[in-house]
Order: sequence, then C-alpha cells, then structure tokens
Amino acid sequence: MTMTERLLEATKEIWDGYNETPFVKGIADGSLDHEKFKYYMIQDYLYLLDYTKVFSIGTAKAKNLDAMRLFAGYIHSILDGEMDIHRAYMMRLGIAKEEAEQTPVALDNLSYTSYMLRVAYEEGEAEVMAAILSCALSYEFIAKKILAEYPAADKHEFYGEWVSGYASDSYHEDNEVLSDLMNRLTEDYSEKRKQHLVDIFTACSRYEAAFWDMAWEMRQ
Ligand SMILES: Cc1ncc(CN)c(N)n1
Repeated sequence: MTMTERLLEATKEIWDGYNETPFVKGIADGSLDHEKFKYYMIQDYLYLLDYTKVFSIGTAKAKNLDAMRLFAGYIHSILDGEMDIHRAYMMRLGIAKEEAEQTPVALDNLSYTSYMLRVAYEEGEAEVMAAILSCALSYEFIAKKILAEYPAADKHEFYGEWVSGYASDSYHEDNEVLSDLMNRLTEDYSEKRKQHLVDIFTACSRYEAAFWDMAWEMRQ
C-alpha cells in the first residue's frame, strides 16, 4: 500500500461524511443559498492565501530540486489557477477583493490554517505534504462524488463552475503529482514516522469537515 493509499484508508469514515453535509448537498443539488456560498467563498479565499504559504514553507524545506519545484509550482497553481474560480464567483456575487481581504477570518478557518502552518514551520517536507494533501485531494473526491450522484451538476448555472473546476482533469493531474511525491518521500520511512503522517492527515481531514459545517452555519 502506498503512503497516500494508507492516508485515505485511515480517514475513509471522515471523508464519507463530506458529501453528507448540508453545505455540500446544497452545491450538489443546486439548492444552496447564495448568501451561504458568498460567506464560504470569502472564507475560502482567505484560507487559500494561508494555504499557499504552507507551500512556500515546503519550498524552503525541500531537500531536492524535484520537491522544491513541485512546492514552488503549486504556489502559482493556487494563486493563478484555483483562485480564478474564486475570483469569478466573487465577481458574480459582487465581492471586491478588498472586501474579502478585510473580512475577519472565522475561528475554524484560522484554526485549520494555523495548524498547517505550525506543521510546516516545525516539521519536514513529507509532514508538510501530509498537511496539504487532505485539502487537495478531498475536493476532487467531493466533486467527483457529486457528479456520480448528479451527473448534470457541472452544468448548473451557478454551482456548475465549482463542481467542474474540482472534477477537472487538470486538478486531478496536479493531485497525482502531489500524491506521487508523498509516496516517494516516504519510501524509507519508519512505521512511527508513517503513523505521524497519518495523524497529521487525519487532523486536516477533520478540519475539512469542520470547514463545511462552519460554512453552513456561517460561523464567525
Ligand atoms: C478549505 C478548503 N479545502 C480544500 C480546498 C481545495 N484546494 C479548498 N479550496 N478549501
């Protein structure tokens, strides 16, 4: 079993819950209140700024050029790729960049990014990768599960862009690169170090679940 497979196996129950949350169900069937989505978009925009910093620290911690290039490349993918989805929705929802950037970060969001940044500052490149992977892979999992249940969800006039972005081939290819690096970095890892990676990945998977609940309740 690869390291990535082990991480996914350990968190299966948590991941199975994502598509059962009212927020994700609302994206899937198109019934989600736009006000809730607006709240989520702003919080996620702020989240991605800190998430990108985790890759920046990963770049500094990388022990070889391949890993360094991957972490560094992802900074661009997030800021100028994934965040295009956010910018497009922000335009449709009438949210100015300044408004988003001045919005206070909700506590669950702050707790999640603070944890990832702590792992990044204190630990090594594979641990940084364990903190990143849940975020990267879970959205592909969620979007593809939505499409399996609602095959036209990617055509929905409002939520379609979100679903198609995270179910896209390019998002999947980026995720494959991350998973491959994780598997390579941990080939010679001891059982103790592997279990530590599982613990980090599990914490982040729980934070992902909390983020969906936070968005549904529009918590501050
Ligand atoms: C909270 C969260 N988790 C994951 C993703 C997908 N990269 C995201 N945009 N936001």
